[in-house]
Amino acid sequence: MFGSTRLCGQAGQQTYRVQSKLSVFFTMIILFTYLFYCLTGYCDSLPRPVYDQQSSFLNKILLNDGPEAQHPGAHKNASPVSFVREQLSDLDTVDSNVLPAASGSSNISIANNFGSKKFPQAIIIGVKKGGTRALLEFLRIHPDVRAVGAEPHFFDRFYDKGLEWYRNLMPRTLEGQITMEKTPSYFITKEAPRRVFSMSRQTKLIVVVRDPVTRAVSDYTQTLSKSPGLPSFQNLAFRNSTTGLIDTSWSAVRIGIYAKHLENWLRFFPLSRFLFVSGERLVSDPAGEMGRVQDFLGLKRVVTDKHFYFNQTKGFPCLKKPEGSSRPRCLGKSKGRPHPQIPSEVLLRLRDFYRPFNLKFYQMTGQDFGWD
Ligand SMILES: Nc1ncnc2c1ncn2[C@@H]1O[C@H](COP(=O)(O)OS(=O)(=O)O)[C@@H](OP(=O)(O)O)[C@H]1O
Repeated sequence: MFGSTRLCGQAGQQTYRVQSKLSVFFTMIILFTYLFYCLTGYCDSLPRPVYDQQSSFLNKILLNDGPEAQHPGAHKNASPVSFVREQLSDLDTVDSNVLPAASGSSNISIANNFGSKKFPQAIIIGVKKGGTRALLEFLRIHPDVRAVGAEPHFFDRFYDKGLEWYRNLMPRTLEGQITMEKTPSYFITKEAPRRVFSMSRQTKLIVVVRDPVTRAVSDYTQTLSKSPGLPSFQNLAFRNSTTGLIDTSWSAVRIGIYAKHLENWLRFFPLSRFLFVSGERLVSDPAGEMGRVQDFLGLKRVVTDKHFYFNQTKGFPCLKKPEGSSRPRCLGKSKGRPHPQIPSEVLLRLRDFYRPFNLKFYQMTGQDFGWD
């Protein structure tokens, strides 16, 4: 009996050894299979770090031709829901009160896997409140333009994420298509010219400029809409209201000194690499201005006057309804807000302040924008 108990014990130990060998064997098989899957790229479907998920979330919107975030960098701090709201707040159908979000553009509006992600060959670098959103949305009608909907803010805020991060934000393009993005703050960012240059010295740079006085009021109007308790425009514009000394440290004023910012860019790029679009003409003659832009980008003139109509309610040109859609498209409520009344002497003083800078800018660009 004692002998049979010993035999049973030995058999049990052997079974245990076989079991543990088998479990090691299966673990190895699982590990190798996992390694094999990773090497063949299937690991991409595994959960990613949070930031990556946000950027692919961002990409999904962008590939769906969603409009920009009003607060650049909002994707970093805001909740996904508020982020989407921000993204959608820019482009709406004035006539139907419905946000078409992705449906708007005649670009391929579904995320697809055709083509490849490239660095932008052309960037709308400025200026804030110049009409940059309108320009980008008008360009996106063109079948050879694929653009990021939101403002990536790579060359000013997220440069440390690296170029691959930036490229990943881009929509896929096919041969012959141009990749674009717009981030108006690049124009006033000191480091941006060098950074864009080191990505590609061939990058085409588009600057939408607008009368700096109206631009400053537009900028102020936007801030006021978010902070109703803001001091008056004149309180912020003057360092000393008695002497009329302008406060150039106020960004709404500083951004409008175009000559100064352009100087910084011209250290890296020749003038031929720039196109200066008139924000005023983008409203009064969108087709004419779009003709210049398409020529500059080496595109066929596809976007023409038949794409636009003037929306009386909005007071701006809007896009006629694309084929297959029942709605015409205007930019959203955040564009074309009524500006507050600013005392005329304040505006005159500001106009005097900008005059020499404007003249310098006309000289540098060889274009008279007629702001005086
Ligand atoms: N077609 C069309 N529809 C609506 N708005 C138009 C259009 N074309 C130009 N604009 C002008 O664009 C101004 C906003 O400029 P941005 O898009 O560059 O603003 S932002 O910097 O991206 O916030 C915006 O400024 P505000 O009128 O002060 O809101 C408009 O004047």
